[in-house]
Amino acid sequence: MQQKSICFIGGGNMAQAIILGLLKTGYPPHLITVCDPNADKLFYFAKQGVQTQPNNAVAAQQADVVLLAVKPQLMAEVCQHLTQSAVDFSHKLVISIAAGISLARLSALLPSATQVVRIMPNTPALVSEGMAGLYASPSLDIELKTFAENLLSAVGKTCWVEKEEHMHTVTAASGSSPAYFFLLMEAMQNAITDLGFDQETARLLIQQSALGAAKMVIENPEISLTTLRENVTSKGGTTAAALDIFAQHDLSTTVQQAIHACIQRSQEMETLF
Ligand SMILES: NC(=O)C1=CN([C@@H]2O[C@H](COP(=O)(O)OP(=O)(O)OC[C@H]3O[C@@H](n4cnc5c(N)ncnc54)[C@H](O)[C@@H]3O)[C@@H](O)[C@H]2O)C=CC1
Ligand SMILES: O=C(O)[C@@H]1CCC=N1
Repeated sequence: MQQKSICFIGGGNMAQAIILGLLKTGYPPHLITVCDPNADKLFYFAKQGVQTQPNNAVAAQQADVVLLAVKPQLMAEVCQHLTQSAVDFSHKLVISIAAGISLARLSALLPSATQVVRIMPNTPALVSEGMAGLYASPSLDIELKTFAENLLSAVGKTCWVEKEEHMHTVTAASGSSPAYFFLLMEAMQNAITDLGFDQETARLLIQQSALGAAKMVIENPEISLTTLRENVTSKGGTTAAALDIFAQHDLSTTVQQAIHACIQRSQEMETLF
């Protein structure tokens, strides 16, 4: 993979997952700079061998790639400071991982930026099992498009979306969804420990079953999710008893409503920040 100097503006949960995932692939730490007002975070990253810089503009000016990893609520303030500091983005790749911040908004906030990619990653990038949706305007330089794709492919799977509006759905399907799975596993762990199992054993039973189920899905693309579920559900057996409860509480509709709420919040954020 081509190696460029990358400046992460924001060293929080998502940036950390990407950076540590990249380091595991052998990406040179000296090519990564993290900017964050939190000194403890900079100290942590320095211990990982990457460069740190409290001043966003200084780091951004020196980097080939600027990856914006601050909360959407702060994006305008952060970008305005970069612009006011006369950072010239005209020969840089700008990547934003922020939910709900459109390309048009980014271009307005960074007028000198012409090569901008939106990426919706997720935190499993930390264990090289991330899923990232990417969107860029058709005018994006192919070399930079390839770099952005390779960067996230180093820490998981990637897919490009044709329309920017699809990034809302990507956010619901993969950006936020690790939390859906954690919630289900959390509820299962609580139920199992309530039955007298210790946390560690309950977690082992649940995490391995979740991993196994995911690998069954990945390694059997020709088998539908419905069939995979039915193959566990012996007629009149234990699984059917559990699935009946899920059906009584209309889990499918609840999941659909949760995904729609995620999309609506992403759309709302696009009007707010
Ligand atoms: N957490 C996740 O699973 C995902 C997050 N994202 C997006 O990533 C972005 C960051 O989210 P998280 O990492 O979860 O948030 P976070 O709160 O963990 O990290 C944000 C970081 O930005 C830093 N920061 C605040 N002001 C700053 C400034 N002026 N300059 C530089 N850094 C500054 C904070 O100190 C913090 O470390 C958001 O836009 C979010 O939408 C996207 C996909 C998944
Ligand atoms: O919850 C959020 O807004 C961010 C974006 C996707 C996952 N976390």
